[in-house]
Amino acid sequence: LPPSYPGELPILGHTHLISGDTEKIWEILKEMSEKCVENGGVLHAKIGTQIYYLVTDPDDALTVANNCLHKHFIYDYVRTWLGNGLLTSSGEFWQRHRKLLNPSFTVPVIHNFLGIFNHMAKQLVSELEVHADRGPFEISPYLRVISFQTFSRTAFGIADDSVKEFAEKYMESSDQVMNMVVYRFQNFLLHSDLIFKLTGLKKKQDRLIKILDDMANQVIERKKAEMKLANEKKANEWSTTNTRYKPFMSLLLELKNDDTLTDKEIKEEVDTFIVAGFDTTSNCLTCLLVLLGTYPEVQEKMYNEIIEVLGPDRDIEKDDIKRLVYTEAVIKEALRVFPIGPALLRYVDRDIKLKNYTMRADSQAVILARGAHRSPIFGDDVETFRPERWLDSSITAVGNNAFYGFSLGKRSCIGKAYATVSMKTTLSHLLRKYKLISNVNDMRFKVDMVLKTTTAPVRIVRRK
Ligand code: HEM
Repeated sequence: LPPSYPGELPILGHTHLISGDTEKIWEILKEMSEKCVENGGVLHAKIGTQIYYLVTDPDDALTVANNCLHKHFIYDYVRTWLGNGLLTSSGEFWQRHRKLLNPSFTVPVIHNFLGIFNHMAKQLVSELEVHADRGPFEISPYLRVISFQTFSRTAFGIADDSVKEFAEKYMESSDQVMNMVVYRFQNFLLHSDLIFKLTGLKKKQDRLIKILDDMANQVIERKKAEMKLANEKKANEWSTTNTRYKPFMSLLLELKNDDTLTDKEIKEEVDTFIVAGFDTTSNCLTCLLVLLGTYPEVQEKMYNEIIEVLGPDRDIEKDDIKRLVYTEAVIKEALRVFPIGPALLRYVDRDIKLKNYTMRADSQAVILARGAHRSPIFGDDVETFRPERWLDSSITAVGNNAFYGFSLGKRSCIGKAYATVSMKTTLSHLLRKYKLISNVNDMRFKVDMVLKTTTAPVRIVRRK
């Protein structure tokens, strides 16, 4: 075994270290990342009888990402909701679905959403107007709602006023489920299905999941009815921009015509996209904006690039995306500093050799993204937010293999292009309109499966 993480107790192992609320998880993940890097990149911890390999060494992390394709049991806690969607499934089932879904996430497909991305970004800019030239405010709730509404449109093709109400109900219930998942993991006794049931928490979770299921099923029924009426044009055309696009759900329903996915599978995949996509994107943007407000020289450089590529007020088009090179480096650097998926949990189903250790079968592996991102290969300024590092080919040559912002290997993020294009669009509109002022030290976090800000104040000032 690699060295033990400090603080191991007889019988309990390290269980006591993870208990508490979900804000504490971020603190412990930071500490674990630091200790792991200091100790050469691999440590072990024990939660109950289970061994956890904590990995930050870039080579070993890649070995885990490429070889451990089964998820940790925490994902079973949401199986009644997300079923065998991409995030939760494993083995051949996952492999088949990933292959089927990959074509729906390619850059050309995502480009079809640009009309929506531009429209939603402009809506955000106008919603933020009330805070312009005033005091600090929490920007995250605005980003969350916009991100969710964007998802409703791109995933379901719903663009009417019902989205806002739908968004609020769905976000509230999914937030609570995610919080319960982490809370359950933190409280070792609740790992037992029986105790989870006896405490009444299962009932609460089932109630929340039923709300989410009912909503998703209603949407599917509506979509199917639209398609049945051969009203494809109405279903797939978004009236405000006249942009033709197919929402994910239509793409999946079309797959179904070839008898490839059942209704239940479609529901689980669409729920999975929403859960995996909207909070990650909005929290990534929140962190990025606070970082920009803290580092004005980075903000100015990015602003200048956007003006150079797009001019003062033009919408972003597909050829612009790849020209926003510095903006892309900023997104990557923000994710390096604040990895939204801070702990990637995998089940080790067989003995797997790392550089200096062998992970035993039937154990768990955790890639600590924050630690991998502070690996010495990034140089001696790992604590500094410096997007320029991603423009330096000597760093990117090795750095890309240590960058877990979207994970690496076969189970890396399927939505990376979606997230990148949508964030570039939002940023291009926002930065041309407002200057941001903030301090990264004012941010507070929790980890409800993904890293979320609990406090992220910014000030916005209208650009003249
Ligand atoms: C900034 C935004 C995003 C970040 C930082 C992010 C990050 C990640 C990470 C780190 C993973 C690996 C999770 C693990 O191994 O446990 C992942 C997986 C995944 N992401 Fe994303 N993601 C983002 C946006 C999206 C979007 C927009 C979508 C959907 C449209 C999406 C869908 C997924 C799915 C379905 C998986 C599971 C893939 C599989 O196991 O085959 N993500 N994402």
